[in-house]
Amino acid sequence: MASGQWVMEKRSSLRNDSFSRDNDNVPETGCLSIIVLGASGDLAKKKTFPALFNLYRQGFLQSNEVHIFGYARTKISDDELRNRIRGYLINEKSAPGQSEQVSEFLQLIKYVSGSYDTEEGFQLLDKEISAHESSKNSLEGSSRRLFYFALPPSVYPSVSRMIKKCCMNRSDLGGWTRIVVEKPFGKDLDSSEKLSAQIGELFEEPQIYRIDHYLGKELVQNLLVLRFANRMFLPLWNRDNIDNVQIVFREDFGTEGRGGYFDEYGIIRDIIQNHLLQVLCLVAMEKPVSLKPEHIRDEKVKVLQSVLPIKDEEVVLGQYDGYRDDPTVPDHSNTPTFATAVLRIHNERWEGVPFILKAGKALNSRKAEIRIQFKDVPGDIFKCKKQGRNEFVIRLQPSEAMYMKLTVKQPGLEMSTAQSELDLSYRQRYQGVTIPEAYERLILDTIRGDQQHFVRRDELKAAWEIFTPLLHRIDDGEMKPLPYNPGSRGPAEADELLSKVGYVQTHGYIWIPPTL
Ligand SMILES: NC(=O)C1=CN([C@@H]2O[C@H](COP(=O)(O)OP(=O)(O)OC[C@H]3O[C@@H](n4cnc5c(N)ncnc54)[C@H](OP(=O)(O)O)[C@@H]3O)[C@@H](O)[C@H]2O)C=CC1
Ligand SMILES: O=C1O[C@H](COP(=O)(O)O)[C@@H](O)[C@H](O)[C@H]1O
Repeated sequence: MASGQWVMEKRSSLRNDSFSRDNDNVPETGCLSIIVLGASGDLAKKKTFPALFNLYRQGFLQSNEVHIFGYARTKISDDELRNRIRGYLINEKSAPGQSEQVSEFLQLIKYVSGSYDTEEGFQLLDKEISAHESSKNSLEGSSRRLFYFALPPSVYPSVSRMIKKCCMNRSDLGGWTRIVVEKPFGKDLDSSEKLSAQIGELFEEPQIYRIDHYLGKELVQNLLVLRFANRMFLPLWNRDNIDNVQIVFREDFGTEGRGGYFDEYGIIRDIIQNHLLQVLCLVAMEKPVSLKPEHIRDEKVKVLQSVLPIKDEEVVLGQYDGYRDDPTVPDHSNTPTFATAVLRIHNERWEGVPFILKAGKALNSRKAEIRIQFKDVPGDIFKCKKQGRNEFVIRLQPSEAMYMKLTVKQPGLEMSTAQSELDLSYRQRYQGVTIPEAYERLILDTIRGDQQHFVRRDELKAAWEIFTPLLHRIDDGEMKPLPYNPGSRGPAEADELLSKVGYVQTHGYIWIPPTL
């Protein structure tokens, strides 16, 4: 058997082994309706429907039990919606025969048009869902209804009310109603708490899945395994050995037509307060009692609650030149498109270790990575400092990899040292394995009832508590972004801050990519 095949088979069983048992998830069998609210929008066609298709293609959604409903205001027919989606499900790289699967999948989709704040549309939606459930002879109460909010948060409260009033699963025979909500979940602590309270009055916490798609990325999910299933990391993962941690997000394109949306939020709300902070939690948290979602989320909350207030002098903001040329962005916008912020965790493990969160748009490269830099070797007899410090890098994207930069003897007759690496490049090590899209995994989790990779209400609150004071100072114009050239590294002040808090850049390290 080829190595690729072996790994493919292992992947599905591994998932069951590691997560289901500890989660007490009971497989459910009732008829499943997935309702994509905001079906005509960007997120739905680029992420939600393709993720559903991939689940269908791999057999996780069975045509004899699932039906998908698109709901939005736009008045279009079932076929018009299907045609809008089709192009996002298939491309020149798709496997032969995929076009047939796409057609079969599209036949599972029905479209219902209606507004987001009146009962009429939701009553119609309920009628369609119920008709599907009856056609499958589903016992009333055993059927499952998953509502995916691919919508602007401004309509979350009214849509939640309408679902509660018109579309709930009737009784409790093992069936359920769940909602999946996207970020941005509020703009600051108050607005987020208000939204949480509005939705919390209608749905119980186990019914609410707050999605952060970074939690669905392969290497983010690997963090827990990496940290707690490897003996060698246990004694190293602390302030005694680690000098600083960077969590970095860079994009090499600007806001590209999303300027209007982006300007209201900025890079801190768009990326740092959610995606990067979630990653920080997984890097910094203590070992959970078990893999039960609540145990993991309890530990994440403790980390967030231990973060000290961010100091203005440990923040650098930037805005790329040309950002305000977008007609939907105000001429005098103060919104940062780049930010570096140093977070300090006040606990026994991390006191004194800066966690540098850095995110920017329109930069010179596209990547997301975690870079853990170790302290200098005490009493260094090799003058290693000239070579650079040990670094453990986990590259989330592109080309998933983790590598440990370390000092070795330069091969040859001379006794000299050089920087090299222990390298786990996924593309090479796991040939033939397709890494699932984050949304694919997370939607499957919502169907399975596994909330481990979703943000709990208290977690969200703690995350907003960290950033709200800084965000308010930016909103009030008390802190200004520095200009930077698109295609650059961002403001030079950000790199200065990095070295000020302790990061030591490695010079002269050359990586020679292994050949496949
Ligand atoms: N398996 C694999 O795929 C492997 C790949 N490599 C590749 O080798 C190359 C070198 O690796 P590595 O040394 O880890 O990474 P880089 O050379 O990309 O960056 C090293 C660090 O230096 C920072 N940096 C870069 N320029 C400056 C500057 N002017 N001032 C301050 N800081 C700066 C980077 O910050 P910032 O985050 O802002 O970019 C990063 O933290 C990379 O392209 C890497 O992807 C190496 C090993 C294995
Ligand atoms: O949530 C968001 O994420 C994307 C980046 O996602 P990625 O999976 O491609 O890293 C970002 O472009 C967008 O601005 C933001 O809203």
